[in-house]
Amino acid sequence: MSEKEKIKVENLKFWYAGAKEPSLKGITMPIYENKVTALIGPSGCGKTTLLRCFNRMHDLYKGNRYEGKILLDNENILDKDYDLIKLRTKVGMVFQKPTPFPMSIFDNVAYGLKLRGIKDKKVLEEKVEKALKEAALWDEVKDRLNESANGLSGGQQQRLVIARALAVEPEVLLFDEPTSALDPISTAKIEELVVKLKKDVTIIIVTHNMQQAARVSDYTAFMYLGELVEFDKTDIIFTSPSKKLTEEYVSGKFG
Ligand SMILES: Nc1ncnc2c1ncn2[C@@H]1O[C@H](COP(=O)(O)OP(=O)(O)OP(=O)(O)O)[C@@H](O)[C@H]1O
Repeated sequence: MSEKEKIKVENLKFWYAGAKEPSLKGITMPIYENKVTALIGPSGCGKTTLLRCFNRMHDLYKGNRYEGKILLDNENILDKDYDLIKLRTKVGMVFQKPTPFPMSIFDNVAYGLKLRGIKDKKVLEEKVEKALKEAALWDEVKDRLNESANGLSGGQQQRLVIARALAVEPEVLLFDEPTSALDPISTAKIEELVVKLKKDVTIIIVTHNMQQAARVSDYTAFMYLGELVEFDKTDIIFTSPSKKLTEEYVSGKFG
């Protein structure tokens, strides 16, 4: 495979605070640059746990513990010295339920920019417009930027959250089941967006929906009980996987 590895996961283990058994039991896999990688597997297999390692979200809770390495641009983000502000700038995240802040559409997108010290009104306006365009929301909101984000539909709110993440120009975007709370039309728009965004960012997406994984991803990692069973190009995982367990899962024999 000739793609560039944006991230290398090396023998990653992860324990939730107080747990004897690790929830991730030694994961090794690449994440290729400007590709979409889907994490699939039955409930409880560790998809979300793995996704949250990529921005060290687990650090928010005391006692959680990692072992192994996650190399992002060849630097181990699990190193105690790795700058978390730098990490959160490079790696953005979009959650299952849209999480707009209780403020205007404009301010939602400008939020991270202001936090990073950008004050110039014109610069903010330009960057907000660019992010909303990238998130395919601009045309729907350009005349109501000062209205509350709570007035948007669920699908629009999810695209707003994506615009907010894009505004600070991340290199990696993590999506945790981004369409599970959305109707089919909004889902299709988000899927289209994910595919389009990979030209600028590297994307990792957790999904329960296997058709979605097949539609949007270039690579798929199938996980089971905290282990990575198989990682390959998505069409191989779905048509001719090398492990029987993968074949059984993607053909719906268990789940
Ligand atoms: N906050 C937590 N504290 C302790 N254990 C947890 C916590 N969150 C998840 N786990 C455990 O870690 C394992 C992996 O869970 P995780 O949520 O990552 O799975 P998942 O594949 O994302 O599942 P789902 O598809 O249901 O969201 C499970 O055994 C789960 O019980």
